[in-house]
Amino acid sequence: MNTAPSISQLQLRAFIIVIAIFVLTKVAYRVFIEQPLVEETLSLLIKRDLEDIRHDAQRYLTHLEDINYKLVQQNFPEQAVPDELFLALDIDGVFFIDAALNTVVKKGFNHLTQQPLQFELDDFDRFPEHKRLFLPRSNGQKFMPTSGMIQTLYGPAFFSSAQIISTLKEGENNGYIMVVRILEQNFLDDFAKDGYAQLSLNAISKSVNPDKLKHWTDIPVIGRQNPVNQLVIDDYFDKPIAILTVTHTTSVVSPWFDERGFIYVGILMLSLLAWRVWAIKRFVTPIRALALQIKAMSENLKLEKLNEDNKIAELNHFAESFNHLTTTVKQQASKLNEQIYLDPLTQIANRRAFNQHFTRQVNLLKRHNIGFCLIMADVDHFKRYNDSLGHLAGDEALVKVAQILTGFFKRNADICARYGGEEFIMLFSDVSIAFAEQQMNDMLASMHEQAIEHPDSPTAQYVTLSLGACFVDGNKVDASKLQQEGVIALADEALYSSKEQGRNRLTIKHY
Ligand SMILES: Nc1nc2c(ncn2[C@@H]2O[C@H](COP(=O)(O)OP(=O)(O)OP(=O)(O)O)[C@@H](O)[C@H]2O)c(=O)[nH]1
Repeated sequence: MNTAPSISQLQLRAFIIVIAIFVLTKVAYRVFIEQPLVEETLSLLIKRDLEDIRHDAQRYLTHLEDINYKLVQQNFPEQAVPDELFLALDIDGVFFIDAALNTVVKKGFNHLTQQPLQFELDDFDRFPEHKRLFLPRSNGQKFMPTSGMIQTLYGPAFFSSAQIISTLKEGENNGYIMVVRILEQNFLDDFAKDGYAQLSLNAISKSVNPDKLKHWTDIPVIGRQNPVNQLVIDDYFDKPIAILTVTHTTSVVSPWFDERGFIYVGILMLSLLAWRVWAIKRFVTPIRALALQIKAMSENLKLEKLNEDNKIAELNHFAESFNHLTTTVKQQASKLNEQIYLDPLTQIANRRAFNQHFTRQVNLLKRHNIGFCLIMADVDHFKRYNDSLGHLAGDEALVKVAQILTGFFKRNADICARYGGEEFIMLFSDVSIAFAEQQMNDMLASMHEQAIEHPDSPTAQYVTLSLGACFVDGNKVDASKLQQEGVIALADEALYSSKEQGRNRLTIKHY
């Protein structure tokens, strides 16, 4: 069975290979060229983003400290704290604690939702360590404010506290003031407004291991799209309280497949389609044409030359070889044809050739009243010849007889054939009986002249023939009733008669 792929299958394979190469090239380009370049750029951008966030946080703490000083300067908290103050300063809580750490004034008010809040940061019985949130930092600088992050009932919050003294720099300690700002999403958005990243805050859970936070460079190269980094937010006591997720929005890696990709693939598809159309026109059509030509030859039983003027060299080689083959086949067929109608021993026409010729002659008679004379010849005492001189000599004698007899038949319309064994059959077309009789006499005379020695013949010292003929007069015979077998039977009868009368003679009968 032929398992070779067709041109369509080859094209499909080529198509798959092209697509695979395209995809591999894209992946290789992304992994080995684009990604390292992008990564280098992004590391710089991420570093800058994180720096900005740190810087903004620091700035905000300073801002809260400023608020503290302002409140101290306004002799806060002698008066009650109005809601407007929260709205005006964008803060959510205020505490005033006296020098003995007793809460004098405390108020929580969500400046966004304008709902009251209940902070417990001053519940020193439950959280004794919270006292440190109010006390000034013990680095020797008395007025250094305390600030940082703290967990509240409402989530992580910025806080800042300061000591209240009569004059700002020295004097009696009148207590402490603290402002609080909750880190709600709005605040984070505000916070990130001037930066290059989006921020989101999530409560820390026990299952989160701060050492295993998501860092963009930890993600496998193929999966990296938006660079994401996570930071742990520690409170003032260095206890992790939240996870800040930083998404670096301005530094997004281009997607794997964008409009450009569609355009490339479109162009690739169109090129493959164009190539297919071209390939069919260039290769498939001429091959099909040759195949059809060969098929037609086979159906019509007629060999023709294939076109040797194709645009493909290989096809021309194929056509040349095929044409060479057809020439050989034609020659062989012609030889075979000759052999079919040739007697192998004598190399004259055989019985089959004679029968065909005879049929044509009878048709001529029927159509045009052209008569003929059919003659049968038989070598006399040939068995004795073989027996006395051997079979090979018999063969040679038959060849000589055939040569003598064919010498009388020069026209295409006439024929001399070996009928079988030592018998010959002949036909003269469109001749008179006198001519035919003369020819037959000449044949017997030629045999005498040639004198093929036959020592054992009772008839003569040489090989003799007995002849019997059937003469068909084209003008007298009823052609429509003529039977070929009848003509041969009459000639055979005439031959028998010649034999009976002593051989080496001729007898003619009329049809
Ligand atoms: N050498 C040779 N002998 C052949 C060939 N074909 C037929 N013969 C021989 O021809 C002989 C014909 O013998 P018969 O039919 O008895 O006729 P005959 O001996 O010629 O006797 P008559 O015809 O009565 O004169 C046979 O012995 C055949 O073997 C052949 O091709 N070569």
